[in-house]
Amino acid sequence: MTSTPTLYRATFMHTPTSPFADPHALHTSADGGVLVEGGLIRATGTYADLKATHPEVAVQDLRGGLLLAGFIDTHVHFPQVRVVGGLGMPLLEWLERNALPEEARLADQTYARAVAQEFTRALVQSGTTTALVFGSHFAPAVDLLFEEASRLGLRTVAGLVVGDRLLRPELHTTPQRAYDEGLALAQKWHGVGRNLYAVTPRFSLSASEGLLEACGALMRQMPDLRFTSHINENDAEIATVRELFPDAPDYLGTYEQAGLVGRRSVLAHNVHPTDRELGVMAAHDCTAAHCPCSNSALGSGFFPLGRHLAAGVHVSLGTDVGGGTGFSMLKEGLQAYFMQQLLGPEGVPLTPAHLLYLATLAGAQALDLQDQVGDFSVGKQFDAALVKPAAGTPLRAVFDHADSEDRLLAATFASGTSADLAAVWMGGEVVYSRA
Ligand SMILES: O=c1[nH]c(=O)c2nc[nH]c2[nH]1
Ligand SMILES: [Zn+2]
Repeated sequence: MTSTPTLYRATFMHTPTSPFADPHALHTSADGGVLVEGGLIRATGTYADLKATHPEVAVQDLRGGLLLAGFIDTHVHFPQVRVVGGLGMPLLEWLERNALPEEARLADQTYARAVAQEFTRALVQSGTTTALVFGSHFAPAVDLLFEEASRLGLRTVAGLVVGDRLLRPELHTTPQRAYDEGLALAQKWHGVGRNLYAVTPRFSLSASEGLLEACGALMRQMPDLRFTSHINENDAEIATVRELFPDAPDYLGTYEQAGLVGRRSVLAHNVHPTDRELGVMAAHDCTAAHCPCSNSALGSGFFPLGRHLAAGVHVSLGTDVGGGTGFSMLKEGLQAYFMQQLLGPEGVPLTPAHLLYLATLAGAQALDLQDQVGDFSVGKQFDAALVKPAAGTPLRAVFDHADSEDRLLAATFASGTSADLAAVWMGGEVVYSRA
């Protein structure tokens, strides 16, 4: 890591607070400066002020672009890079025909390494600097994922995916094996470099009570671990879970009774929650990871964002590759906006500030990493993405003629793609630079 201080001169925007609670959450600096040293943000302000107080410091001129905090994807599947685009099927059919056959291929470590490289590169090239990743059902493949992520410096929260029924037999494990392999991986990777470990039962449909208890035992053994799974995504899935767990009050209850719902739990989807579930999620301060592209592609339904917010449930954003349609958190934000618009009076009107927050700080909060990443506050890591559309592109035309900085952010979410990113930094180091 370079410890020489650098002053980045840029138009920058970030959300140090939530726009759902604070109308002034979006901070914008038109000709701003971000002073970075040792990978950390030391000061922010206007470029002129920072240059005056630090005249000796090297300047990197990023003008002509829009510097954003690195994106935080809180739900994405490592083994599913190659099966994006399995359209036209609801969840359970999509799993059987599209996702699980591919997940079985990761038993082969040469195959798994190639997929891990494709996956980590795709995240970085999309401006994602932190990700909560559904790993593989195979421990060696999870090892490879952490290796490849470490090579790039990606902040990765991931774990062994476990299930012991209703998948393909080669993907099934046992409670004891899930515990042993999970513990070994967590001991090897949790807190090492930028990696953290997440206990990851696939979903209650594919997990016996014993398996969920083994997950709970692992969380008690290492209380600092994160927890993630799926919940309330699809009507047929929910009905099956109710049949499999007749004594649980609802879907969330299956995780709750194993001690898996807490501050560091992230549950993906939650498209069809009950009021009881929302109340419990709020009480435990856990997170619903909203995956609007996946919900649209699989026809899972409209995420009730208004009900989550009214109940006090924290919400973040996930691409859910490969149920989702790609790695872009810009596209994910736009789809979240579309779906709330289409809900009419029940929808929550989302502004570009909300989208930026959902794509950045909300994810940091979900992972309990808000002291380290998520915005450009002093003391945080310099994880950042520079949106700088190339000459001749339509977004470049908007950037060149925008009458306000807000317009840049709105246009970035409305039509920006990963190709519009010129550079990505993690911990102050450039990890991606457009050719
Ligand atoms: O969107 C989803 N993708 C998956 O891979 C999966 N597994 C269980 N439930 C799931 N939902
Ligand atoms: Zn998923």
